[in-house]
Amino acid sequence: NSSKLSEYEILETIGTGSFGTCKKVSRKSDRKVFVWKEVGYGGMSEKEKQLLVQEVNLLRELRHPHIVRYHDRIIDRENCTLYIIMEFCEGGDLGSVIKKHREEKSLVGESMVVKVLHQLLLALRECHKKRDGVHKVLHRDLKPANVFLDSRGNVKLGDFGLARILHHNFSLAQTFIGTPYYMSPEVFSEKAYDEKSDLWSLGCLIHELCTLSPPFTARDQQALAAKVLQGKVRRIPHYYSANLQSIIDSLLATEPSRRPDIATLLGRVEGLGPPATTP
Ligand SMILES: CN(C)CCCNS(=O)(=O)c1cccc(Nc2nc(OCC3CCCCC3)c3[nH]cnc3n2)c1
Repeated sequence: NSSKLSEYEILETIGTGSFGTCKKVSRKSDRKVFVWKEVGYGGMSEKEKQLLVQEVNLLRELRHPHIVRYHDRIIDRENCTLYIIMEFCEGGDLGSVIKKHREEKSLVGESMVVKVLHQLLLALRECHKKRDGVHKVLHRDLKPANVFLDSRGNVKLGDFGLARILHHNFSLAQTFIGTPYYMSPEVFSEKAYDEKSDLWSLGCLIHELCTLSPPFTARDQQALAAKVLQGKVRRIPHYYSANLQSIIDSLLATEPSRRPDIATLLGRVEGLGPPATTP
Protein backbone atom coordinates (compact mmCIF):
# COMPACT_ATOMS: atom_id res chain seq x y z
CA ASN A 1 0.00 0.00 0.00
CA SER A 2 1.59 3.23 -1.09
CA SER A 3 2.23 5.67 1.71
CA LYS A 4 0.28 8.92 2.00
CA LEU A 5 1.22 12.51 2.75
CA SER A 6 -0.80 12.37 6.00
CA GLU A 7 1.68 9.79 7.34
CA TYR A 8 4.29 12.53 7.56
CA GLU A 9 4.54 15.71 9.60
CA ILE A 10 6.36 18.63 7.96
CA LEU A 11 9.11 19.91 10.26
CA GLU A 12 10.68 22.68 8.16
CA THR A 13 11.60 23.73 4.64
CA ILE A 14 15.30 23.10 4.02
CA GLY A 15 15.55 24.84 0.68
CA THR A 16 14.54 25.01 -2.97
CA GLY A 17 16.45 23.23 -5.70
CA SER A 18 16.22 23.06 -9.47
CA PHE A 19 13.47 20.43 -9.09
CA GLY A 20 11.29 22.18 -6.44
CA THR A 21 11.09 22.44 -2.67
CA CYS A 22 12.91 20.23 -0.17
CA LYS A 23 11.36 19.76 3.27
CA LYS A 24 12.47 17.99 6.44
CA VAL A 25 9.63 15.66 7.51
CA SER A 26 9.04 13.06 10.22
CA ARG A 27 7.14 9.80 9.77
CA LYS A 28 4.31 9.80 12.37
CA SER A 29 4.52 6.03 12.95
CA ASP A 30 8.05 6.09 14.37
CA ARG A 31 9.16 9.77 14.32
CA LYS A 32 11.91 8.84 11.85
CA VAL A 33 13.17 11.94 10.04
CA PHE A 34 13.40 12.11 6.22
CA VAL A 35 13.46 14.81 3.57
CA TRP A 36 10.93 14.98 0.79
CA LYS A 37 11.43 16.74 -2.51
CA GLU A 38 8.37 18.16 -4.20
CA VAL A 39 8.42 17.89 -8.00
CA GLY A 40 5.52 19.58 -9.77
CA TYR A 41 4.60 17.72 -12.93
CA GLY A 42 1.63 19.90 -13.90
CA GLY A 43 3.31 21.50 -16.87
CA MET A 44 4.91 18.30 -18.19
CA SER A 45 4.14 16.54 -21.46
CA GLU A 46 3.40 12.81 -21.48
CA LYS A 47 7.00 12.24 -22.62
CA GLU A 48 8.47 14.28 -19.76
CA LYS A 49 6.25 12.43 -17.29
CA GLN A 50 7.57 9.15 -18.69
CA LEU A 51 11.12 10.41 -18.12
CA LEU A 52 10.24 11.38 -14.56
CA VAL A 53 8.90 7.89 -13.84
CA GLN A 54 12.07 6.36 -15.34
CA GLU A 55 14.33 8.57 -13.21
CA VAL A 56 12.49 7.79 -9.99
CA ASN A 57 12.72 4.08 -10.76
CA LEU A 58 16.46 4.57 -11.25
CA LEU A 59 16.77 6.34 -7.88
CA ARG A 60 14.95 3.44 -6.23
CA GLU A 61 17.54 0.96 -7.51
CA LEU A 62 20.60 2.76 -6.16
CA ARG A 63 21.42 1.35 -2.73
CA HIS A 64 24.89 2.32 -1.60
CA PRO A 65 26.40 3.65 1.66
CA HIS A 66 27.58 6.81 -0.11
CA ILE A 67 24.49 7.58 -2.18
CA VAL A 68 21.55 9.32 -0.52
CA ARG A 69 18.92 6.60 -0.06
CA TYR A 70 15.55 6.84 -1.80
CA HIS A 71 12.74 5.62 0.51
CA ASP A 72 9.40 6.20 -1.12
CA ARG A 73 7.34 8.34 -3.43
CA ILE A 74 3.87 9.82 -3.07
CA ILE A 75 1.83 11.09 -6.01
CA ASP A 76 -0.65 13.86 -5.24
CA ARG A 77 -2.82 13.96 -8.36
CA GLU A 78 -4.89 16.88 -7.09
CA ASN A 79 -1.85 19.19 -7.03
CA CYS A 80 0.06 17.38 -9.80
CA THR A 81 2.96 16.95 -7.38
CA LEU A 82 5.32 14.02 -6.91
CA TYR A 83 6.92 13.74 -3.45
CA ILE A 84 10.22 11.84 -3.36
CA ILE A 85 11.04 10.74 0.20
CA MET A 86 14.72 10.30 0.93
CA GLU A 87 17.21 9.75 3.73
CA PHE A 88 17.85 12.94 5.80
CA CYS A 89 21.54 13.87 6.09
CA GLU A 90 22.06 15.58 9.44
CA GLY A 91 25.41 17.13 8.51
CA GLY A 92 23.98 19.29 5.76
CA ASP A 93 25.63 19.91 2.41
CA LEU A 94 29.29 20.42 1.47
CA GLY A 95 28.52 23.88 0.08
CA SER A 96 27.72 25.03 3.61
CA VAL A 97 30.92 23.39 4.94
CA ILE A 98 33.03 25.29 2.36
CA LYS A 99 31.19 28.55 3.17
CA LYS A 100 31.87 28.07 6.90
CA HIS A 101 35.60 27.46 6.33
CA ARG A 102 35.81 30.48 4.01
CA GLU A 103 34.15 32.72 6.61
CA GLU A 104 36.34 31.35 9.41
CA LYS A 105 39.45 31.52 7.16
CA SER A 106 40.32 27.94 8.10
CA LEU A 107 41.40 25.15 5.71
CA VAL A 108 39.59 21.80 5.55
CA GLY A 109 41.84 19.08 7.02
CA GLU A 110 43.51 16.72 4.53
CA SER A 111 41.89 13.65 6.14
CA MET A 112 38.42 15.15 5.51
CA VAL A 113 39.37 16.02 1.89
CA VAL A 114 40.65 12.46 1.31
CA LYS A 115 37.50 11.00 2.92
CA VAL A 116 35.25 13.06 0.60
CA LEU A 117 37.36 12.07 -2.43
CA HIS A 118 37.36 8.37 -1.48
CA GLN A 119 33.65 8.13 -0.67
CA LEU A 120 32.57 10.07 -3.79
CA LEU A 121 34.74 7.79 -5.95
CA LEU A 122 32.92 4.79 -4.42
CA ALA A 123 29.55 6.48 -5.09
CA LEU A 124 30.45 7.32 -8.71
CA ARG A 125 31.74 3.78 -9.29
CA GLU A 126 28.31 2.50 -8.21
CA CYS A 127 26.47 5.00 -10.43
CA HIS A 128 28.59 4.21 -13.47
CA LYS A 129 28.04 0.47 -12.93
CA LYS A 130 24.30 0.90 -13.25
CA ARG A 131 22.61 1.11 -16.63
CA ASP A 132 19.08 2.33 -17.15
CA GLY A 133 18.61 -0.05 -20.04
CA VAL A 134 20.28 2.02 -22.69
CA HIS A 135 22.96 4.32 -21.37
CA LYS A 136 25.13 4.54 -18.27
CA VAL A 137 23.90 6.49 -15.26
CA LEU A 138 26.11 9.56 -15.09
CA HIS A 139 25.74 12.05 -12.28
CA ARG A 140 26.02 15.20 -14.40
CA ASP A 141 25.39 17.46 -11.43
CA LEU A 142 28.25 16.82 -9.00
CA LYS A 143 28.70 20.01 -6.94
CA PRO A 144 29.11 20.89 -3.23
CA ALA A 145 25.36 21.65 -2.83
CA ASN A 146 24.63 18.08 -4.00
CA VAL A 147 26.96 16.30 -1.59
CA PHE A 148 25.71 15.70 1.96
CA LEU A 149 27.10 14.49 5.28
CA ASP A 150 25.33 12.07 7.61
CA SER A 151 25.46 12.16 11.43
CA ARG A 152 28.78 10.24 11.41
CA GLY A 153 30.39 12.55 8.86
CA ASN A 154 30.09 10.03 6.04
CA VAL A 155 29.63 11.51 2.59
CA LYS A 156 26.43 10.94 0.60
CA LEU A 157 26.05 11.79 -3.09
CA GLY A 158 22.59 13.28 -3.55
CA ASP A 159 20.08 14.42 -6.06
CA PHE A 160 21.33 12.92 -9.19
CA GLY A 161 18.67 11.38 -11.36
CA LEU A 162 16.76 14.56 -10.57
CA ALA A 163 19.61 16.30 -12.35
CA ARG A 164 19.03 14.17 -15.43
CA ILE A 165 15.27 14.72 -15.33
CA LEU A 166 15.97 18.41 -15.49
CA HIS A 167 18.52 17.99 -18.26
CA HIS A 168 15.59 17.69 -20.59
CA ASN A 169 15.56 21.46 -20.27
CA PHE A 170 12.51 21.75 -18.07
CA SER A 171 11.49 25.40 -17.66
CA LEU A 172 11.84 25.41 -13.83
CA ALA A 173 15.34 23.93 -14.09
CA GLN A 174 16.41 26.70 -16.49
CA THR A 175 15.49 29.34 -13.92
CA PHE A 176 17.71 27.62 -11.35
CA ILE A 177 20.78 26.91 -13.42
CA GLY A 178 23.57 29.09 -12.05
CA THR A 179 27.08 29.41 -13.50
CA PRO A 180 28.20 25.89 -14.49
CA TYR A 181 31.55 26.14 -12.62
CA TYR A 182 32.13 22.42 -12.86
CA MET A 183 31.33 21.97 -16.56
CA SER A 184 34.10 19.95 -18.23
CA PRO A 185 36.08 20.99 -21.35
CA GLU A 186 34.38 18.26 -23.46
CA VAL A 187 30.92 19.44 -22.43
CA PHE A 188 31.80 23.09 -23.22
CA SER A 189 33.02 21.94 -26.64
CA GLU A 190 29.81 19.86 -26.96
CA LYS A 191 31.64 16.58 -27.25
CA ALA A 192 30.45 13.33 -25.69
CA TYR A 193 29.70 13.34 -21.96
CA ASP A 194 30.88 10.18 -20.19
CA GLU A 195 32.21 8.90 -16.85
CA LYS A 196 35.35 10.99 -17.31
CA SER A 197 33.18 14.13 -17.20
CA ASP A 198 31.92 13.18 -13.74
CA LEU A 199 35.59 12.78 -12.73
CA TRP A 200 36.36 16.31 -14.00
CA SER A 201 33.54 17.64 -11.78
CA LEU A 202 34.91 15.59 -8.86
CA GLY A 203 38.31 17.22 -9.46
CA CYS A 204 36.67 20.68 -9.34
CA LEU A 205 34.84 19.77 -6.12
CA ILE A 206 37.98 18.45 -4.35
CA HIS A 207 40.02 21.44 -5.58
CA GLU A 208 37.33 23.77 -4.17
CA LEU A 209 37.37 21.87 -0.86
CA CYS A 210 41.10 22.70 -0.59
CA THR A 211 41.01 26.32 -1.83
CA LEU A 212 37.46 27.24 -0.70
CA SER A 213 36.54 28.66 -4.11
CA PRO A 214 35.90 27.07 -7.54
CA PRO A 215 39.03 26.27 -9.65
CA PHE A 216 37.60 28.19 -12.63
CA THR A 217 35.59 31.38 -12.20
CA ALA A 218 34.49 34.00 -14.72
CA ARG A 219 31.79 36.62 -15.10
CA ASP A 220 29.96 34.74 -17.84
CA GLN A 221 29.77 31.33 -19.49
CA GLN A 222 31.93 32.28 -22.51
CA ALA A 223 34.76 33.56 -20.31
CA LEU A 224 34.41 30.46 -18.11
CA ALA A 225 34.61 28.14 -21.15
CA ALA A 226 37.79 29.89 -22.30
CA LYS A 227 39.45 29.36 -18.90
CA VAL A 228 38.33 25.73 -18.63
CA LEU A 229 39.53 24.92 -22.16
CA GLN A 230 42.88 26.64 -21.44
CA GLY A 231 43.20 24.31 -18.43
CA LYS A 232 45.44 26.45 -16.19
CA VAL A 233 44.56 25.87 -12.52
CA ARG A 234 46.14 27.42 -9.45
CA ARG A 235 47.80 24.91 -7.13
CA ILE A 236 46.18 23.98 -3.81
CA PRO A 237 47.77 25.35 -0.59
CA HIS A 238 51.16 23.82 0.35
CA TYR A 239 49.46 22.67 3.59
CA TYR A 240 48.17 19.71 1.52
CA SER A 241 50.35 16.78 0.42
CA ALA A 242 51.99 16.54 -3.02
CA ASN A 243 50.02 13.28 -3.46
CA LEU A 244 46.68 15.09 -3.11
CA GLN A 245 47.85 17.83 -5.50
CA SER A 246 48.81 15.24 -8.11
CA ILE A 247 45.48 13.37 -7.80
CA ILE A 248 43.62 16.66 -8.34
CA ASP A 249 45.85 17.52 -11.33
CA SER A 250 45.04 14.12 -12.90
CA LEU A 251 41.27 14.68 -12.44
CA LEU A 252 41.54 18.14 -14.04
CA ALA A 253 43.34 16.95 -17.19
CA THR A 254 41.75 18.82 -20.11
CA GLU A 255 41.83 15.69 -22.29
CA PRO A 256 39.29 13.17 -20.84
CA SER A 257 41.41 10.15 -21.83
CA ARG A 258 44.26 11.49 -19.67
CA ARG A 259 42.08 11.38 -16.54
CA PRO A 260 42.66 8.10 -14.68
CA ASP A 261 39.75 5.69 -14.31
CA ILE A 262 38.02 5.15 -10.94
CA ALA A 263 39.85 1.88 -10.14
CA THR A 264 43.24 3.60 -10.57
CA LEU A 265 42.12 6.56 -8.47
CA LEU A 266 40.80 4.31 -5.68
CA GLY A 267 44.21 2.57 -5.62
CA ARG A 268 45.97 5.92 -5.23
CA VAL A 269 43.53 7.20 -2.58
CA GLU A 270 43.54 3.99 -0.52
CA GLY A 271 47.32 4.36 -0.50
CA LEU A 272 46.88 7.70 1.31
CA GLY A 273 45.61 8.56 4.81
CA PRO A 274 43.59 6.64 7.43
CA PRO A 275 40.57 4.39 6.60
CA ALA A 276 37.68 6.35 5.16
CA THR A 277 34.18 5.25 6.21
CA THR A 278 33.37 6.16 9.83
CA PRO A 279 31.97 2.90 11.29
C1 LIG B 1 26.01 20.50 11.59
N1 LIG B 1 25.43 21.74 11.05
C2 LIG B 1 26.45 22.78 10.79
C3 LIG B 1 24.75 21.40 9.80
C4 LIG B 1 23.29 21.65 10.00
C5 LIG B 1 22.53 21.10 8.79
N2 LIG B 1 21.19 20.79 9.17
S1 LIG B 1 19.99 21.29 8.20
O1 LIG B 1 19.98 22.73 8.18
O2 LIG B 1 18.80 20.65 8.62
C6 LIG B 1 20.35 20.72 6.63
C7 LIG B 1 20.87 21.61 5.74
C8 LIG B 1 21.12 21.16 4.43
C9 LIG B 1 20.85 19.82 4.08
C10 LIG B 1 20.36 18.95 5.06
N3 LIG B 1 20.09 17.62 4.77
C11 LIG B 1 19.66 17.14 3.58
N4 LIG B 1 19.43 18.04 2.58
C12 LIG B 1 19.00 17.58 1.38
O3 LIG B 1 18.76 18.44 0.36
C13 LIG B 1 18.92 19.83 0.65
C14 LIG B 1 18.32 20.61 -0.50
C15 LIG B 1 19.06 20.27 -1.79
C16 LIG B 1 18.52 21.08 -2.93
C17 LIG B 1 18.55 22.57 -2.65
C18 LIG B 1 17.84 22.89 -1.35
C19 LIG B 1 18.38 22.09 -0.19
C20 LIG B 1 18.83 16.21 1.18
N5 LIG B 1 18.43 15.48 0.10
C21 LIG B 1 18.44 14.19 0.53
N6 LIG B 1 18.83 14.12 1.81
C22 LIG B 1 19.07 15.36 2.25
N7 LIG B 1 19.50 15.82 3.44
C23 LIG B 1 20.13 19.42 6.34
